[in-house]
Amino acid sequence: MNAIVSIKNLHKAYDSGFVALRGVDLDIAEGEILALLGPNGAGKTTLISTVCGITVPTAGKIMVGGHDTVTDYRAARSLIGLVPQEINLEPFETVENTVSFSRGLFGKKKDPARVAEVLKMLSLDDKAKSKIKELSGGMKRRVLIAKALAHEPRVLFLDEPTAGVDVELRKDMWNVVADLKAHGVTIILTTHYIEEAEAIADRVGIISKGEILLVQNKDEMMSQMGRKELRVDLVEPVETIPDALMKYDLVLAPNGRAVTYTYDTRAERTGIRTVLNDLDAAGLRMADLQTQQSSLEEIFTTLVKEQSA
Ligand SMILES: Nc1ncnc2c1ncn2[C@@H]1O[C@H](COP(=O)(O)OP(=O)(O)OP(=O)(O)O)[C@@H](O)[C@H]1O
Repeated sequence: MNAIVSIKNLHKAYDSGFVALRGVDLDIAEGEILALLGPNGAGKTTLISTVCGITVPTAGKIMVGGHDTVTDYRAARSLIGLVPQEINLEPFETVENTVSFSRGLFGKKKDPARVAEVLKMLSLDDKAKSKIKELSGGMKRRVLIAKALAHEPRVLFLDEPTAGVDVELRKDMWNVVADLKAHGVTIILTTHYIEEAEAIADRVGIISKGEILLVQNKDEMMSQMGRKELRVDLVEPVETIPDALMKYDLVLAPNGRAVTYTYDTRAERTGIRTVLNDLDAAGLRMADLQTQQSSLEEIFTTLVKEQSA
């Protein structure tokens, strides 16, 4: 992998003694969208803050574009754009100046053409002269992204970009992220909305209690880790599941017209054949069959539960 960010054995203990990261290893490929998924307090923000040099690691090493984030901080940081969770904009400033000012913070020369390009990328070009206070919440979030992109970073960290926003705005933000990827930006976003990771990520990392439990291509994760459901529609409804079928933990539909069998796609034997044979032997005639892949949500819940057990 051509890693633009490489994190090795990262530990973080806060002054309180609380250990927020416990040996995180993570490589982020140039051009990908990686979603870090984890429950509250998992360590997502700590991980981002450490990569961005806001939090000092207790142990471990982080390289960004070949620069060490501790010993070569300025070079590493200049390659990173960070979009924080909270909106912290100057209400009376114009959009254009806000973005231009951020560029200056990184010691970059004024470049109105670059600022205009970033605003266009985020569909803010017609708001360039507007004051921040005149913008909607969704537009302000876009300005935060524009600010983070002003100094031409190669990697963009988005910390919970859609926390507390409505469904429409969330989808809008997903489109923005897809557009940024198309412009060659590497994106790492944290979220605890599983459907967000499912919708936009190339890879998903699951983090819990300061540890990365799994990082994998999203589609592979869903097909390999998942459970599947087999739904059998019955010709005649039944009131209860026959005793002979109890061992399969079948779920009967409320109208008695279908039973559902859940199986592990990773198991050596799925049990499908014997379930179907036994349904037949019990006199349940099948009208139709369908299978359905379980969601990332179920995979996530299972992994986090296994870790706590
Ligand atoms: N400055 C600090 N001092 C002590 N503990 C801290 C500090 N900052 C964070 N923590 C603790 O570290 C743990 C990880 O916090 P972090 O903010 O990284 O989690 P998160 O995964 O981003 O959570 P959320 O989804 O709620 O934003 C939490 O238990 C938190 O209380």
